[in-house]
Amino acid sequence: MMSSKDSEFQTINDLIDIANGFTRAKSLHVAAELDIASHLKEGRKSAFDIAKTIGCNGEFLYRLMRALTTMSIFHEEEEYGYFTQTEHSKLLLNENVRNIILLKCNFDHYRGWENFLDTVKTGSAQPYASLGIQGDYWDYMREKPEEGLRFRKGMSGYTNYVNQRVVATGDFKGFDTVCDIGGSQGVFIQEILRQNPTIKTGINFDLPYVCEKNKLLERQNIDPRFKEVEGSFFEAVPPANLYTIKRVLHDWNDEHSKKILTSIHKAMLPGGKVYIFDAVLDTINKNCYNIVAWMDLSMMQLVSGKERSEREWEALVSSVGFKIEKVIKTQDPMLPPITIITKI
Ligand SMILES: C[S@@+](CC[C@H](N)C(=O)[O-])C[C@H]1O[C@@H](n2cnc3c(N)ncnc32)[C@H](O)[C@@H]1O
Repeated sequence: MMSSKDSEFQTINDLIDIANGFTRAKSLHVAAELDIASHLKEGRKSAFDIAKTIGCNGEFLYRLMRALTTMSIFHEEEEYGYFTQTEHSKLLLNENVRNIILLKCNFDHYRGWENFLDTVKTGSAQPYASLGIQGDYWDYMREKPEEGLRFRKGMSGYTNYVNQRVVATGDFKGFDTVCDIGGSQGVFIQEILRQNPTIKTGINFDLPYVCEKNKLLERQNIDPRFKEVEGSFFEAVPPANLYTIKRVLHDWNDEHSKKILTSIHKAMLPGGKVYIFDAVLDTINKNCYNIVAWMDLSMMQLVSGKERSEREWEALVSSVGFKIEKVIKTQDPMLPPITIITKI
Protein backbone atom coordinates (compact mmCIF):
# COMPACT_ATOMS: atom_id res chain seq x y z
CA MET A 1 0.00 0.00 0.00
CA MET A 2 1.20 3.53 -0.77
CA SER A 3 1.85 5.76 2.26
CA SER A 4 0.84 9.40 2.12
CA LYS A 5 4.58 10.24 1.90
CA ASP A 6 4.94 7.96 -1.17
CA SER A 7 1.98 9.57 -2.80
CA GLU A 8 3.40 13.04 -2.06
CA PHE A 9 6.71 12.01 -3.72
CA GLN A 10 4.75 10.76 -6.72
CA THR A 11 2.97 14.10 -6.95
CA ILE A 12 6.29 15.98 -6.68
CA ASN A 13 7.67 13.77 -9.45
CA ASP A 14 4.64 14.58 -11.57
CA LEU A 15 5.24 18.31 -11.10
CA ILE A 16 8.93 17.99 -11.92
CA ASP A 17 7.99 16.02 -14.98
CA ILE A 18 5.79 18.89 -16.12
CA ALA A 19 8.59 21.37 -15.40
CA ASN A 20 10.83 19.23 -17.64
CA GLY A 21 8.47 19.69 -20.57
CA PHE A 22 10.80 22.12 -22.31
CA THR A 23 13.71 19.62 -22.22
CA ARG A 24 11.52 16.85 -23.58
CA ALA A 25 10.15 19.00 -26.38
CA LYS A 26 13.64 20.19 -27.33
CA SER A 27 14.92 16.58 -27.42
CA LEU A 28 12.06 15.54 -29.68
CA HIS A 29 12.81 18.55 -31.86
CA VAL A 30 16.47 17.56 -32.28
CA ALA A 31 15.47 13.98 -33.11
CA ALA A 32 13.07 15.25 -35.79
CA GLU A 33 15.56 17.81 -37.11
CA LEU A 34 18.29 15.14 -37.43
CA ASP A 35 15.76 12.71 -38.91
CA ILE A 36 17.14 9.94 -36.66
CA ALA A 37 14.08 7.70 -37.20
CA SER A 38 14.92 7.30 -40.89
CA HIS A 39 18.14 5.49 -39.89
CA LEU A 40 16.17 2.75 -38.10
CA LYS A 41 13.91 2.01 -41.06
CA GLU A 42 15.82 -1.14 -41.98
CA GLY A 43 16.02 -2.43 -38.38
CA ARG A 44 18.28 -2.11 -35.33
CA LYS A 45 21.22 0.24 -35.49
CA SER A 46 23.84 1.62 -33.14
CA ALA A 47 23.54 5.27 -32.13
CA PHE A 48 27.30 5.53 -32.66
CA ASP A 49 26.97 4.39 -36.30
CA ILE A 50 24.08 6.77 -36.89
CA ALA A 51 26.17 9.57 -35.36
CA LYS A 52 29.01 8.85 -37.82
CA THR A 53 26.60 8.93 -40.78
CA ILE A 54 24.97 12.22 -39.82
CA GLY A 55 28.04 13.93 -38.37
CA CYS A 56 27.15 14.05 -34.67
CA ASN A 57 28.96 13.26 -31.45
CA GLY A 58 28.39 9.53 -30.82
CA GLU A 59 28.14 9.62 -27.04
CA PHE A 60 25.83 12.61 -27.03
CA LEU A 61 23.53 11.15 -29.69
CA TYR A 62 23.39 7.90 -27.70
CA ARG A 63 22.42 9.81 -24.55
CA LEU A 64 19.75 11.76 -26.44
CA MET A 65 18.23 8.54 -27.83
CA ARG A 66 18.39 6.84 -24.41
CA ALA A 67 16.45 9.75 -22.86
CA LEU A 68 13.88 9.64 -25.66
CA THR A 69 13.21 5.93 -24.99
CA THR A 70 11.69 6.98 -21.64
CA MET A 71 8.88 8.57 -23.71
CA SER A 72 8.46 5.53 -26.00
CA ILE A 73 10.44 7.23 -28.74
CA PHE A 74 12.97 4.55 -29.87
CA HIS A 75 13.63 1.33 -27.98
CA GLU A 76 17.04 0.57 -26.44
CA GLU A 77 18.25 -3.00 -27.07
CA GLU A 78 20.19 -5.19 -24.65
CA GLU A 79 23.34 -4.67 -26.70
CA TYR A 80 24.94 -1.39 -25.66
CA GLY A 81 24.20 1.52 -27.99
CA TYR A 82 21.68 -0.28 -30.21
CA PHE A 83 18.16 0.98 -30.84
CA THR A 84 15.04 -0.09 -32.73
CA GLN A 85 11.92 1.72 -33.84
CA THR A 86 8.71 2.11 -31.75
CA GLU A 87 5.16 3.06 -32.81
CA HIS A 88 5.96 6.63 -31.75
CA SER A 89 9.31 6.90 -33.51
CA LYS A 90 7.84 5.36 -36.69
CA LEU A 91 5.51 8.35 -36.86
CA LEU A 92 8.53 10.62 -37.16
CA LEU A 93 8.90 9.18 -40.66
CA ASN A 94 5.56 10.73 -41.58
CA GLU A 95 6.28 14.08 -43.21
CA ASN A 96 3.12 15.70 -41.85
CA VAL A 97 3.90 14.69 -38.26
CA ARG A 98 7.53 15.76 -38.63
CA ASN A 99 6.45 19.17 -39.97
CA ILE A 100 4.09 19.65 -37.01
CA ILE A 101 6.92 18.87 -34.56
CA LEU A 102 9.36 21.14 -36.36
CA LEU A 103 6.82 23.96 -36.18
CA LYS A 104 5.90 23.43 -32.52
CA CYS A 105 9.43 23.01 -31.16
CA ASN A 106 11.47 25.48 -33.15
CA PHE A 107 13.51 28.08 -31.32
CA ASP A 108 11.48 31.14 -32.34
CA HIS A 109 8.31 29.42 -31.22
CA TYR A 110 9.79 29.10 -27.71
CA ARG A 111 10.94 32.69 -27.78
CA GLY A 112 7.37 33.76 -28.40
CA TRP A 113 6.62 32.48 -24.87
CA GLU A 114 9.39 34.42 -23.13
CA ASN A 115 7.10 37.07 -21.72
CA PHE A 116 4.06 34.87 -21.00
CA LEU A 117 4.15 36.02 -17.37
CA ASP A 118 3.58 39.62 -18.51
CA THR A 119 0.76 38.46 -20.76
CA VAL A 120 -1.09 36.82 -17.88
CA LYS A 121 -0.48 39.84 -15.64
CA THR A 122 -1.51 42.48 -18.13
CA GLY A 123 -4.02 40.68 -20.34
CA SER A 124 -2.07 41.78 -23.40
CA ALA A 125 0.49 39.72 -25.34
CA GLN A 126 3.66 41.00 -27.03
CA PRO A 127 5.15 37.66 -28.09
CA TYR A 128 7.87 38.84 -30.42
CA ALA A 129 8.71 42.21 -28.87
CA SER A 130 12.02 40.74 -27.63
CA LEU A 131 12.92 39.89 -31.25
CA GLY A 132 12.28 43.50 -32.24
CA ILE A 133 9.22 42.54 -34.33
CA GLN A 134 6.43 45.08 -34.37
CA GLY A 135 3.02 44.13 -35.75
CA ASP A 136 1.19 40.83 -35.54
CA TYR A 137 2.20 37.20 -35.93
CA TRP A 138 1.58 37.30 -39.68
CA ASP A 139 3.93 40.27 -40.09
CA TYR A 140 6.49 38.24 -38.20
CA MET A 141 5.98 35.28 -40.55
CA ARG A 142 6.45 37.57 -43.53
CA GLU A 143 9.57 39.21 -42.11
CA LYS A 144 11.18 35.86 -41.22
CA PRO A 145 10.69 33.77 -44.39
CA GLU A 146 12.17 30.59 -42.86
CA GLU A 147 9.73 30.77 -39.96
CA GLY A 148 6.90 31.51 -42.37
CA LEU A 149 7.67 28.42 -44.44
CA ARG A 150 8.01 26.26 -41.31
CA PHE A 151 4.63 27.59 -40.13
CA ARG A 152 2.88 26.89 -43.43
CA LYS A 153 4.37 23.40 -43.69
CA GLY A 154 3.35 22.68 -40.07
CA MET A 155 -0.22 23.90 -40.69
CA SER A 156 -0.43 21.81 -43.88
CA GLY A 157 0.89 18.92 -41.78
CA TYR A 158 -2.04 19.28 -39.38
CA THR A 159 -4.49 19.75 -42.22
CA ASN A 160 -3.22 16.82 -44.29
CA TYR A 161 -3.45 14.66 -41.22
CA VAL A 162 -7.15 15.34 -40.57
CA ASN A 163 -8.26 16.54 -44.02
CA GLN A 164 -10.07 13.48 -45.28
CA ARG A 165 -12.11 12.95 -42.11
CA VAL A 166 -12.89 16.66 -41.58
CA VAL A 167 -14.12 17.19 -45.13
CA ALA A 168 -16.21 14.01 -44.95
CA THR A 169 -18.04 15.50 -41.92
CA GLY A 170 -19.46 18.41 -43.95
CA ASP A 171 -22.13 18.53 -46.62
CA PHE A 172 -20.79 20.33 -49.69
CA LYS A 173 -23.63 19.48 -52.09
CA GLY A 174 -25.41 22.34 -53.83
CA PHE A 175 -22.57 24.88 -53.56
CA ASP A 176 -21.06 26.03 -56.87
CA THR A 177 -18.26 28.19 -55.48
CA VAL A 178 -16.50 27.31 -52.24
CA CYS A 179 -13.87 29.65 -50.81
CA ASP A 180 -11.45 28.62 -48.05
CA ILE A 181 -10.58 31.75 -46.08
CA GLY A 182 -6.97 31.86 -44.79
CA GLY A 183 -6.30 28.57 -46.56
CA SER A 184 -2.49 28.82 -46.40
CA GLN A 185 -0.98 26.33 -48.88
CA GLY A 186 -4.42 25.35 -50.17
CA VAL A 187 -4.47 21.70 -49.10
CA PHE A 188 -7.91 21.94 -47.45
CA ILE A 189 -9.80 23.30 -50.46
CA GLN A 190 -8.05 20.76 -52.68
CA GLU A 191 -9.37 17.94 -50.49
CA ILE A 192 -12.87 19.52 -50.55
CA LEU A 193 -12.74 19.53 -54.37
CA ARG A 194 -11.42 15.96 -54.45
CA GLN A 195 -14.34 14.67 -52.39
CA ASN A 196 -16.99 16.82 -54.10
CA PRO A 197 -17.12 16.63 -57.89
CA THR A 198 -20.25 18.86 -58.07
CA ILE A 199 -18.40 21.98 -56.87
CA LYS A 200 -17.55 24.21 -59.85
CA THR A 201 -14.83 26.40 -58.32
CA GLY A 202 -12.71 26.05 -55.17
CA ILE A 203 -10.84 29.17 -54.09
CA ASN A 204 -7.87 29.30 -51.76
CA PHE A 205 -7.81 32.81 -50.24
CA ASP A 206 -4.81 34.10 -48.29
CA LEU A 207 -2.45 37.06 -47.91
CA PRO A 208 -0.47 38.18 -51.01
CA TYR A 209 2.91 37.03 -49.65
CA VAL A 210 1.47 33.57 -48.85
CA CYS A 211 -0.01 33.21 -52.37
CA GLU A 212 3.32 34.38 -53.80
CA LYS A 213 5.18 31.66 -51.87
CA ASN A 214 2.55 29.10 -52.90
CA LYS A 215 3.59 29.61 -56.53
CA LEU A 216 6.90 27.95 -55.61
CA LEU A 217 5.18 24.79 -54.32
CA GLU A 218 5.48 21.67 -56.41
CA ARG A 219 1.76 20.96 -56.47
CA GLN A 220 0.80 17.74 -58.16
CA ASN A 221 -2.44 16.85 -59.96
CA ILE A 222 -3.96 20.26 -59.43
CA ASP A 223 -7.71 20.19 -60.00
CA PRO A 224 -8.66 22.57 -62.87
CA ARG A 225 -11.45 23.92 -60.59
CA PHE A 226 -8.82 25.16 -58.07
CA LYS A 227 -8.10 28.90 -57.98
CA GLU A 228 -5.97 31.04 -55.70
CA VAL A 229 -6.99 34.60 -54.77
CA GLU A 230 -4.84 36.93 -52.71
CA GLY A 231 -6.02 39.69 -50.40
CA SER A 232 -6.75 40.55 -46.80
CA PHE A 233 -9.91 39.34 -45.12
CA PHE A 234 -10.05 42.64 -43.26
CA GLU A 235 -10.71 44.36 -46.56
CA ALA A 236 -12.65 42.01 -48.85
CA VAL A 237 -13.05 38.34 -49.75
CA PRO A 238 -14.16 36.83 -53.10
CA PRO A 239 -17.88 36.13 -53.69
CA ALA A 240 -18.84 32.50 -52.96
CA ASN A 241 -21.79 30.28 -52.05
CA LEU A 242 -19.93 28.57 -49.24
CA TYR A 243 -17.04 29.80 -47.13
CA THR A 244 -14.89 27.45 -45.12
CA ILE A 245 -12.71 29.01 -42.44
CA LYS A 246 -10.53 26.54 -40.60
CA ARG A 247 -8.37 27.39 -37.59
CA VAL A 248 -8.48 31.10 -38.47
CA LEU A 249 -11.06 32.83 -36.25
CA HIS A 250 -9.38 31.41 -33.14
CA ASP A 251 -6.31 33.45 -34.18
CA TRP A 252 -8.19 36.69 -33.59
CA ASN A 253 -9.93 38.51 -30.76
CA ASP A 254 -13.63 39.37 -31.10
CA GLU A 255 -13.01 42.79 -32.63
CA HIS A 256 -10.89 41.39 -35.46
CA SER A 257 -13.06 38.29 -35.90
CA LYS A 258 -16.09 40.56 -36.40
CA LYS A 259 -14.26 42.36 -39.23
CA ILE A 260 -13.43 39.03 -40.93
CA LEU A 261 -17.02 37.83 -40.64
CA THR A 262 -18.31 41.18 -41.90
CA SER A 263 -16.18 40.85 -45.06
CA ILE A 264 -17.69 37.40 -45.61
CA HIS A 265 -21.22 38.68 -44.92
CA LYS A 266 -20.79 41.40 -47.58
CA ALA A 267 -19.37 39.09 -50.27
CA MET A 268 -21.59 36.02 -49.70
CA LEU A 269 -23.86 35.04 -52.61
CA PRO A 270 -27.61 34.60 -51.91
CA GLY A 271 -28.44 31.49 -49.87
CA GLY A 272 -24.81 31.13 -48.83
CA LYS A 273 -23.35 29.56 -45.71
CA VAL A 274 -20.16 29.62 -43.68
CA TYR A 275 -18.59 26.49 -42.19
CA ILE A 276 -16.38 27.41 -39.24
CA PHE A 277 -13.87 24.70 -38.38
CA ASP A 278 -12.71 25.71 -34.90
CA ALA A 279 -13.06 24.22 -31.43
CA VAL A 280 -16.27 24.66 -29.43
CA LEU A 281 -15.14 24.62 -25.82
CA ASP A 282 -18.31 23.13 -24.34
CA THR A 283 -17.68 19.87 -26.16
CA ILE A 284 -14.50 19.33 -24.16
CA ASN A 285 -14.37 17.51 -20.81
CA LYS A 286 -13.09 19.52 -17.87
CA ASN A 287 -10.21 18.55 -15.55
CA CYS A 288 -8.51 16.15 -17.92
CA TYR A 289 -6.00 16.49 -20.72
CA ASN A 290 -7.40 18.08 -23.83
CA ILE A 291 -5.57 19.65 -26.68
CA VAL A 292 -8.02 22.57 -26.97
CA ALA A 293 -7.18 24.07 -23.55
CA TRP A 294 -3.52 24.14 -24.64
CA MET A 295 -4.32 25.49 -28.08
CA ASP A 296 -6.24 28.27 -26.32
CA LEU A 297 -3.07 29.31 -24.47
CA SER A 298 -1.06 29.36 -27.70
CA MET A 299 -3.73 31.59 -29.20
CA MET A 300 -3.61 33.83 -26.11
CA GLN A 301 0.16 34.25 -26.18
CA LEU A 302 1.12 34.10 -29.84
CA VAL A 303 -1.76 35.74 -31.69
CA SER A 304 -4.05 37.36 -29.07
CA GLY A 305 -6.83 35.00 -30.13
CA LYS A 306 -8.91 32.45 -28.22
CA GLU A 307 -10.95 29.27 -28.36
CA ARG A 308 -14.68 29.90 -27.88
CA SER A 309 -17.69 28.27 -26.26
CA GLU A 310 -20.94 27.84 -28.20
CA ARG A 311 -22.37 30.87 -26.35
CA GLU A 312 -19.34 32.96 -27.35
CA TRP A 313 -19.64 31.81 -30.98
CA GLU A 314 -23.34 32.74 -30.94
CA ALA A 315 -22.60 36.22 -29.53
CA LEU A 316 -19.81 36.77 -32.06
CA VAL A 317 -21.65 35.72 -35.20
CA SER A 318 -24.97 37.36 -34.25
CA SER A 319 -23.23 40.71 -33.72
CA VAL A 320 -22.48 40.83 -37.48
CA GLY A 321 -25.76 39.49 -38.87
CA PHE A 322 -25.25 35.71 -38.81
CA LYS A 323 -26.93 32.96 -36.80
CA ILE A 324 -25.78 29.46 -35.90
CA GLU A 325 -27.75 26.91 -37.91
CA LYS A 326 -26.08 23.84 -36.46
CA VAL A 327 -22.94 22.59 -34.76
CA ILE A 328 -21.69 19.24 -36.07
CA LYS A 329 -19.68 17.82 -33.19
CA THR A 330 -16.79 15.40 -33.56
CA GLN A 331 -15.45 12.81 -31.09
CA ASP A 332 -11.73 13.36 -31.63
CA PRO A 333 -10.41 16.75 -30.36
CA MET A 334 -7.93 16.75 -33.28
CA LEU A 335 -10.98 17.05 -35.57
CA PRO A 336 -12.58 20.48 -35.24
CA PRO A 337 -16.39 20.54 -35.07
CA ILE A 338 -18.22 22.43 -37.83
CA THR A 339 -20.24 25.45 -36.76
CA ILE A 340 -22.57 26.22 -39.66
CA ILE A 341 -23.73 29.83 -39.87
CA THR A 342 -26.14 31.60 -42.20
CA LYS A 343 -27.35 35.17 -42.57
CA ILE A 344 -30.08 36.24 -40.12
C1 LIG B 1 -3.62 29.36 -38.45
S1 LIG B 1 -3.45 29.55 -40.16
C2 LIG B 1 -4.70 28.44 -40.74
C3 LIG B 1 -4.36 27.87 -42.06
C4 LIG B 1 -5.38 26.85 -42.61
N1 LIG B 1 -6.73 27.35 -42.63
C5 LIG B 1 -5.30 25.55 -41.87
O1 LIG B 1 -6.22 25.20 -41.13
O2 LIG B 1 -4.28 24.85 -42.00
C6 LIG B 1 -4.17 31.15 -40.47
C7 LIG B 1 -4.07 31.62 -41.91
O3 LIG B 1 -4.67 32.92 -42.00
C8 LIG B 1 -3.91 33.68 -42.95
N2 LIG B 1 -4.13 35.11 -42.72
C9 LIG B 1 -3.67 35.88 -41.69
N3 LIG B 1 -4.06 37.16 -41.86
C10 LIG B 1 -4.77 37.19 -43.01
C11 LIG B 1 -5.47 38.23 -43.70
N4 LIG B 1 -5.46 39.47 -43.23
N5 LIG B 1 -6.12 37.92 -44.84
C12 LIG B 1 -6.11 36.64 -45.34
N6 LIG B 1 -5.48 35.62 -44.71
C13 LIG B 1 -4.83 35.89 -43.57
C14 LIG B 1 -2.49 33.25 -42.64
O4 LIG B 1 -1.60 33.59 -43.68
C15 LIG B 1 -2.65 31.75 -42.43
O5 LIG B 1 -2.51 31.04 -43.63
